[in-house]
Amino acid sequence: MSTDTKTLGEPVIEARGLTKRYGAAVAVDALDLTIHRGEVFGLLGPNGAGKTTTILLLLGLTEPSGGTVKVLGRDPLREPLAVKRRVGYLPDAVGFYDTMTARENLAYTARLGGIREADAATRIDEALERVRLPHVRDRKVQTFSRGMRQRLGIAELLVKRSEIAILDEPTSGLDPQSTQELLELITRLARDGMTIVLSSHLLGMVQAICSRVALFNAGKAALVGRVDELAGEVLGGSHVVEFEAGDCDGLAIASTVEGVLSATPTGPHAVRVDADRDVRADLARAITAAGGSLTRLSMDRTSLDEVYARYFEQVQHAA
Ligand SMILES: Nc1ncnc2c1ncn2[C@@H]1O[C@H](COP(=O)(O)OP(=O)(O)OP(=O)(O)O)[C@@H](O)[C@H]1O
Repeated sequence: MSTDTKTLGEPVIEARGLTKRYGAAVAVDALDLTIHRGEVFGLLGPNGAGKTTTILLLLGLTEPSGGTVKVLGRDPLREPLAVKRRVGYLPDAVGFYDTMTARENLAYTARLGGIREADAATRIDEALERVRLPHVRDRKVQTFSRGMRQRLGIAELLVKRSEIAILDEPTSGLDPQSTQELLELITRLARDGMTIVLSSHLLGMVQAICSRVALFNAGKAALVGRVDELAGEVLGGSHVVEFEAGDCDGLAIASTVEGVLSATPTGPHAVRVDADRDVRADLARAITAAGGSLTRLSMDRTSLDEVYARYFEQVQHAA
């Protein structure tokens, strides 16, 4: 895949030939994956593709059957404490002590993490402020909604100052507003330098916040890269441009522009163009040079939904 790795931060997660077998079944199959500091990285794929098992391997919660994994340069199975101290995990249902308050739960996390009490108090207040739960800091967690629990889970990562956050289906069961709030929070964490790895089936959400994704199929990361790169690989062209132009043969002009893979009429003066780059400026120039009058020019972002659906169609046809 052609992501320019020079623009990415240092590698913080490196899996090489990582394999997990359950009896004869292979859950993760010789996985090679590198995730860099500051990325929001999405793990996608159908049920049973190996995402959760990969997460468990990254966290040292299950033993690999083969291969290696390094998280922040360490082996999570051999050095679990060193890794846990710097890596936070948010499962789809975060476990808290229900009869303890939000603040008590976070204080407990802080104690486990060896954070001094005076520092902990400040960090807890800041974290609760950040996830917008300061008003319920002294309420028992059993009274919290699912969205509030997820936000408290994020507060826990902030208290621990996790360098990497691994989130398994973080928005499952959340209403649209809570989902939006959580996504904004995750985006802000990434902006502040936290590396985020998340698994999700919500492709629109993944596309909105992830810098790169891995599309899992049968235990392998079948495709890895930015969504536009995956689109290039799976759909042929990664950019879809639509334009309307009068006083010229838009279809013929579009076909002369470098990077245009196909041009299809979609109306009397409207043309849809599939291209392997953003051809809008060149298209506009070519139309104007031919004496045409451009009345509309827009680019659709390729949807991850489309890439995902087409990829698995191709896999099925090949089988
Ligand atoms: N503890 C286990 N014992 C036996 N098989 C397991 C175990 N855990 C996972 N598997 C199998 O490993 C494969 C990968 O499962 P995994 O949970 O990693 O997939 P996933 O991509 O996370 O799926 P989902 O989207 O449903 O969460 C599946 O075939 C699953 O049945």
